Amino acid sequence: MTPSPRIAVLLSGSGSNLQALLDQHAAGALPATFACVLSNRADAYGLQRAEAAGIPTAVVDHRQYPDREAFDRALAEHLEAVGVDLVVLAGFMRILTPVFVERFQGRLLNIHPSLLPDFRGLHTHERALEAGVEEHGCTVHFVTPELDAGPAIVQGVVPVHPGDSPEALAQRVQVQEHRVYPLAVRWFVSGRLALTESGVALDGQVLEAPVRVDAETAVDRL
Ligand SMILES: Nc1nc2c(c(=O)[nH]1)N[C@@H](CN(C=O)c1ccc(C(=O)N[C@@H](CCC(=O)O)C(=O)O)cc1)CN2
Ligand SMILES: NCC(=O)N[C@@H]1O[C@H](COP(=O)([O-])[O-])[C@@H](O)[C@H]1O
Repeated sequence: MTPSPRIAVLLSGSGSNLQALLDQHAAGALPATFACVLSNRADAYGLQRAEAAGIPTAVVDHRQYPDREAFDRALAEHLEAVGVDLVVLAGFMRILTPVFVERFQGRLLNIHPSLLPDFRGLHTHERALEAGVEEHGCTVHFVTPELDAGPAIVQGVVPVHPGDSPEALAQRVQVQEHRVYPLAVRWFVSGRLALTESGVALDGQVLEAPVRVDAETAVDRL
């Protein structure tokens, strides 16, 4: 019997995206095993969510290392020791070095709170409002050494409402994050999603553009 794919989640904060993955797994909609949850911050609430779900956790504090390379080596060594098939960045707030990314490229995902390539980096909701865009959202992408520039897999699209605050917009985007991240992870652990030399392939077809979903899309059927 083929062993269940093993997922590691890296996070730095609340872990609501981890919780969305755990909820899908509990509902039997995510055929994988959560091998560990790692954080660079001991106070990350996501660690408590993992512990409540019985998932092994560890803290690798970036401040305890002389440089990024040493920190990333410690992360990689932990992941290699645990043995993982997929690394999921879920609000992991450290830029990873090229050596780390190349070691896991093709099985390293991130969710970014904008419709990439728009608004790479931080403070995306404020910037989207300042730019006056009519739609915004989130993107799940394969991670590459260049920040927030990896091949996009799926995007969750939301309308921007007149008078939106960054907080209101962030909340609307996160509802879609919690739908598209489990979708992308399910595709990967089911063997439907891969990063190829030609780009992102879903069910053997290279995507011309990321799959776009919105609040009305029945993602459980995709
Ligand atoms: N090599 C890559 N590393 C990471 C990527 C990526 O695409 N390539 N995605 C990010 C996630 N991310 C946005 O989605 C992001 C995370 C962190 C930062 C950042 O500026 N971090 C600062 C520290 C900030 C802090 O500690 O609060 C830093 O690392 O110096 C930007 C974007 C994950 N890594
Ligand atoms: N640039 C990375 C970044 O900003 N990622 C964002 O961090 C949040 C983590 O929330 P969570 O801890 O509740 O999952 C998410 O909104 C994710 O898009």
